[in-house]
Amino acid sequence: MTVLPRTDAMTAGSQSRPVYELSGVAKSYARGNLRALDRVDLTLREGSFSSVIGPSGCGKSTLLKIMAGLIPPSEGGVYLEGTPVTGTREDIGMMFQQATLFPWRTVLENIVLPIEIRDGKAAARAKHRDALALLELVGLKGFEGRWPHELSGGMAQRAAICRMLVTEPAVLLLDEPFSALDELSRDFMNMELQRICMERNATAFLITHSIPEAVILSDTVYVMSPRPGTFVETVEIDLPRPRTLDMMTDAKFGDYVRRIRARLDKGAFL
Ligand SMILES: Nc1ncnc2c1ncn2[C@@H]1O[C@H](COP(=O)(O)OP(=O)(O)OP(=O)(O)O)[C@@H](O)[C@H]1O
Repeated sequence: MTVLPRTDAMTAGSQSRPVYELSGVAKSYARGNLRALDRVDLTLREGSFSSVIGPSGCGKSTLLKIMAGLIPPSEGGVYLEGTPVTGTREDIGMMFQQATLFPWRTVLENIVLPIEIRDGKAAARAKHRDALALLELVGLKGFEGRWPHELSGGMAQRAAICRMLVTEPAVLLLDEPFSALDELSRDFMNMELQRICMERNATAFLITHSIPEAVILSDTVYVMSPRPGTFVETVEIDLPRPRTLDMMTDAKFGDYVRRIRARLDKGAFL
């Protein structure tokens, strides 16, 4: 991943190249005879941060699983760096609500695990220096020899960020990564996530149930309606970067939150 500082002019990623593309993606589950997703078109540009927000059961996780190559779409195409996504790939990084670190491995050993699985123990050892740099990036310098049970929830999620980044993925798929944290830790980790994404010019896609979280982090927010899930509104967030928590009291921030809330009230929620 190229390290480029992102500037205000690049906030929406509008000038950068497309990294990830979905065209006409739909998903039907035979079980329950359910059309979970319908006609989803999406382009993620390099260095952009996008979020999808919608009510429970509208198809967000289904969309993310398709994007990660974990399940196939019933219709449509999914492309990363111009090549079809037909299964899991090492250039796709994922993070979930739980850090799921292995308790019998140290923090460092957890971080290099994807490399060990892919290329073996020697390759994983050769990555230790990179892993230590990642620990420094997320503010966990000195914690490499600790065990997962010695970490707080936020620290465990920081370690999970390192594990996601160690394979240098082209795109980061984030499924409510901080929703299990208390509100203060969650706000703090969101600002940390922004810093890390900006430092690495990461292309990120976040699932969230929180409108303020979507607005403060994103260049683009997609509002999803249920049954079948599809994007009913796309909101470009024109706030300067780096964003700060103080911005949440700005009138413009409030306008974005109200606009998304109104769209959800109008029919994205059942
Ligand atoms: N494997 C499956 N087989 C059948 N139906 C499924 C399957 N997975 C999901 N569904 C259905 O697809 C719809 C969308 O589910 P999905 O988990 O994608 O929603 P979501 O927006 O992520 O929900 P939440 O916000 O509650 O996590 C739901 O009606 C769900 O019951």
